[in-house]
Amino acid sequence: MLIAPSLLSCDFSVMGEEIERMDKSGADYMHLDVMDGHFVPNITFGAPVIKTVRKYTEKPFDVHLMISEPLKYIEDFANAGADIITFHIESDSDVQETIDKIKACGKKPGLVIKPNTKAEEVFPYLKDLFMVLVMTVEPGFGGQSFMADMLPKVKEIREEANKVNPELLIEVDGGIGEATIKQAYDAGVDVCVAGTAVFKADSATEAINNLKALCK
Ligand SMILES: O=C(CO)[C@H](O)[C@H](O)COP(=O)(O)O
Ligand SMILES: [Fe+2]
Repeated sequence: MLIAPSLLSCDFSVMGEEIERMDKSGADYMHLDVMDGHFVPNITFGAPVIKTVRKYTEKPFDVHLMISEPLKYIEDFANAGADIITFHIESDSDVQETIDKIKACGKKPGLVIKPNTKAEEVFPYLKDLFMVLVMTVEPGFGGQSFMADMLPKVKEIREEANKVNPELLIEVDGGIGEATIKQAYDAGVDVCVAGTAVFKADSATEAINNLKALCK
């Protein structure tokens, strides 16, 4: 299981150092939540901030766009140093065009579905994707409770991807911690985002090790 700490729960006054701390703690990806106050009812940060903190690690930047019109901003996030760019299928940009744009920028495309969106909505795009992100909370805020009823979607997507794109990674985001990660692992998840569980722990290294150890 790969662990992607969500910087949403970090101390933003020292965001670069927080990334360094996650790097040293064994994080696999840095998960960066971009919110525009329109697609979701919260505002975080954009491409300029991501560019500023890019130098603090060589680990991949997993950028989760919770914004309207993601297509307009793909180049900005690519230039800022994103490696994986995930955007919501529920947003108002053309899905195929946005995937193609991410690839044209030399980055890895990911498609995200909110809790009310069915797994089959992503099927037409699976062959072109690096990752599907299944939200296990309503997007917008950290610290919410894990929705275990989203896990059947992971199984459905895994089954379909096995036919067309066996390399596809499935990520879940929201409410992952020691009490929930095993269920995600059993459902076939490859990458878990964890904000609160990693940043609020006394030791991020221990938190990440414990989460990984539960996946067997
Ligand atoms: O995308 C997100 C919220 O929309 C965050 O990545 C997610 O909520 C992580 O936080 P936590 O692990 O505390 O639930
Ligand atoms: Fe996220």
